Amino acid sequence: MIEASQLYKSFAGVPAVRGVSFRVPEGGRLMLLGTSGSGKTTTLRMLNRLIDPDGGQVLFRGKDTRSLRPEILRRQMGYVMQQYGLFPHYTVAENIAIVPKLLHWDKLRIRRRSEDLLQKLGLSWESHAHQYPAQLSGGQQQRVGLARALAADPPVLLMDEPFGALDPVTRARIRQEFTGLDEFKGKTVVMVTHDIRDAFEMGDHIGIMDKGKLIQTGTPEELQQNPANDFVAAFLHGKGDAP
Ligand SMILES: Nc1ncnc2c1ncn2[C@@H]1O[C@H](COP(=O)(O)OP(=O)(O)OP(=O)(O)O)[C@@H](O)[C@H]1O
Repeated sequence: MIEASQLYKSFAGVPAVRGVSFRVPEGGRLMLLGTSGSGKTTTLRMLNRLIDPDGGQVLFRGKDTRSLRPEILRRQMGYVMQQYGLFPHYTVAENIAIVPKLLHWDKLRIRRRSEDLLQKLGLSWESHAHQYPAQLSGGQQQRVGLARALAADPPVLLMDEPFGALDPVTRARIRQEFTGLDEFKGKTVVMVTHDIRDAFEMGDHIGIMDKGKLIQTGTPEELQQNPANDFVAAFLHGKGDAP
């Protein structure tokens, strides 16, 4: 479904991503886990061409993404940003409607879909649809960000620290509710996190990144049982209370 091979990216001559390769099959969920500055977000943004790599390539359904128009690609890949990423001058309803409008859905269909997603994510159309992001709590903004990414039912979700700005209790609750949604099931997911609980609860595979490199990829069990090196072991152990 998504295949990254030998991705490289530098900023002002400083390498951020150094030879990252992975494959995520249809319905697979890869968690990119690592320390701050290890290149996770840069890697994620190369998948939907928010950043173009200096070297290497990304295949989406077997096609080189450079041959696909970025906007076409991004309609296939819902994107949940760090710090919610909502447009501040758009209402909740307008934020959720962005991609459906690009796809020329009619108003009634957009309204039904938005109402349904808001309700599933614990918000209501009546109370929240016409509010602006600044009028919402962090948890509510994050729920809107998740609804927006799911709105047009893209086959792929790219998620960048989707729960990162939340307190631990809210974080666990939203994560649980979100992963339980029918709309989430079956999606191909690549998610960036520094939180080992997110990774273990949401991923079928975990890739550990350090200093721009993908050090090891495997199932949570494989990583725990056979860490490739001390860094992986310390990372998993240090954050420690994974199942
Ligand atoms: N647009 C940019 N311009 C310059 N440097 C950048 C840019 N984006 C990222 N970097 C640098 O590239 C490196 C990797 O950043 P990246 O955001 O990919 O890491 P990360 O693992 O996602 O970190 P975090 O968990 O803190 O978000 C960092 O050193 C960062 O400062």
